[in-house]
Amino acid sequence: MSDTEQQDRLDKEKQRAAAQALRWVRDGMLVGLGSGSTAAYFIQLLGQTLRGGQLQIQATATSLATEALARRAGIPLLEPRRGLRFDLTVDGADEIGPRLTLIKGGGGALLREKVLATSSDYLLIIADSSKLVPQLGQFPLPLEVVPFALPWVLDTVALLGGNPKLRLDKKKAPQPAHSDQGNILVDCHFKSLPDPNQLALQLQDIPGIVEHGLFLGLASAAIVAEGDQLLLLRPSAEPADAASFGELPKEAGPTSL
Ligand SMILES: O=C[C@H](O)[C@H](O)[C@H](O)COP(=O)(O)O
Repeated sequence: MSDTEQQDRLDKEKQRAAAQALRWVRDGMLVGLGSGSTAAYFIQLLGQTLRGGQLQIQATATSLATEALARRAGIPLLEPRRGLRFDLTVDGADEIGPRLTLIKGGGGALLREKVLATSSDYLLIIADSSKLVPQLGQFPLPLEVVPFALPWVLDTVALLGGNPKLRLDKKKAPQPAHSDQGNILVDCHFKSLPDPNQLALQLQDIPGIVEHGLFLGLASAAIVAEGDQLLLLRPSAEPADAASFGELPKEAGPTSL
């Protein structure tokens, strides 16, 4: 299979996972909108559904790019405010490991994504089949770092074996890439992460790291498209056929606000 054919196949899988996620959205929900190409398919489909008048929701975006996309799609947006909780957040992932441990932040949106993930009653991950891995760590782990602290963060992460590299701005290379908050993005090449919980604790202890891309114990479920098959993954269950799991489980129903 050529690279283009492979890319087309993965794009179709992203679209199928995104379309399935639409079935989780209920009228009146407050929805967190993830970032990245898979979340973008979901946002476009959600916009179409809202325009069709089938349901009404309000949403908050996890990045400036997602905010712009949501506006174009006609999705009503809420600014952050105290007391705001989301019934559902739908987001992509860079790696999905055992028990729905995740690496996120390949697009640099890890901080806002984690804020919404932890402010949501239900985090639904949507992904193509390339994201499923037996162990996290092949994908470089993103960090968002306060610019002043950068040299010391790089030294400390190198001691942990992270082989940290500054992410470069795609449009202004060799300038470093900045997050939506104006912080620096660093990618850590651990290669494998046998104990993500331990690493998360170590990273949280380093002054200047605003956030890391390990999402542990946050995802409620993941829809992964693999060819024609849709898998529904839960933190403690074997993969199941997602076609029969379109309903939002009762235990994760909408919050009364
Ligand atoms: O910062 C970006 C996010 O964590 C994305 O959800 C992640 O990179 C997956 O993106 P994509 O759906 O484009 O593979």
